[in-house]
Amino acid sequence: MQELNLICPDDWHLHLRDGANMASVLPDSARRFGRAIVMPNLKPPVTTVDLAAAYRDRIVAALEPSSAFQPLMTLYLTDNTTVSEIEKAKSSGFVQAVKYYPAGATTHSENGVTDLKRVYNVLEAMEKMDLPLLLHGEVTDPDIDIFDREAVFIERHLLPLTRNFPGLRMVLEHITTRTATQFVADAGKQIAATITAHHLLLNRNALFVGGVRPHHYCLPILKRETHRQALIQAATSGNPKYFLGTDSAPHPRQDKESACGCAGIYTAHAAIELYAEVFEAAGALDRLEAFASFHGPDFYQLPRNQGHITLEKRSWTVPESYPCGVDTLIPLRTGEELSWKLRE
Ligand SMILES: NC(=O)N[C@@H](CC(=O)O)C(=O)O
Ligand SMILES: [Zn+2]
Ligand SMILES: [Zn+2]
Repeated sequence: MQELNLICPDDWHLHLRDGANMASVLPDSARRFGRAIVMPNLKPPVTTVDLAAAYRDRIVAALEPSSAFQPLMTLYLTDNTTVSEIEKAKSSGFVQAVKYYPAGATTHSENGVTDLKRVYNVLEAMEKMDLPLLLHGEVTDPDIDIFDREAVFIERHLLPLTRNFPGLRMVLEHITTRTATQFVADAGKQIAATITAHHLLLNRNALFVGGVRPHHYCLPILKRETHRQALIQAATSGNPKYFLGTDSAPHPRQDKESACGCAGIYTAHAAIELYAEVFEAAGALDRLEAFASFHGPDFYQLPRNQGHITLEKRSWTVPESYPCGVDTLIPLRTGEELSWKLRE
């Protein structure tokens, strides 16, 4: 049987939610990953170091006692974030980054930044203190076509940001276009990007196979095949600017199967297995470990993990659904076969 032994990977973009839903989904990530950058878009959002500390305590309390999984926390940037909160974050030791959501861009982003100019003093402090900025990189302008929102964000906002804050480390999260891969490749080494498994596996046709497919709806929205090919090329290139971030985003089933369904795809149940499938198909399995386990910690200036995980080439069937608190959620590849399996 074919086996793949990897230094324990990390997930640099993860939604764990809270309460009973968090308790349901957390084991999926904790079994596969050493650490995860935990997104702060709770309701209400995690805007302060005290809120992040309390959220971290709730995550740790929900872990199996034997688990070594470490949640790395983020602060949700708002128009009202203060420089002193940034100082507190930097000295906390457990807040690793600050997350920018354009107001209204995605799930629970209503408290996001209305105009980047309003937070320039905060970005200046982050640049000085070397605290990374994570970006949901889409404009919200309703005049801009949904498929162009990432490219327009890069042009209108990210280019000026890199000019105005040349020392600020930034991660363009969940990139979806050739424009983004090219921007990141051409930028300085302070700019990196995460790539999800679902954007590597699916193009926009997956939204409409035989009818509308709400469980394939996420933001940024799936793009056309040429963009998916560019993402595969970037992820498997060996370039340390690209690393694993699942953006696994659980929503209860009825919130997805709705007249106005939520954005987000659940992949934590098979995250590293899905990436292995992509890398194998690209003939680049030997580059999976660097993408999943080395590039992220190197960018975040954290030590690489010491432990290992093993993946076996062995087919298994993804359950139709998983529990999510009192509800259920539908995972990516529901009821379908996967070819790699984590050895537990
Ligand atoms: N990616 C998504 O489609 N949804 C995320 C938010 C986000 O990362 O934009 C969520 O929190 O559900
Ligand atoms: Zn996002
Ligand atoms: Zn996300």
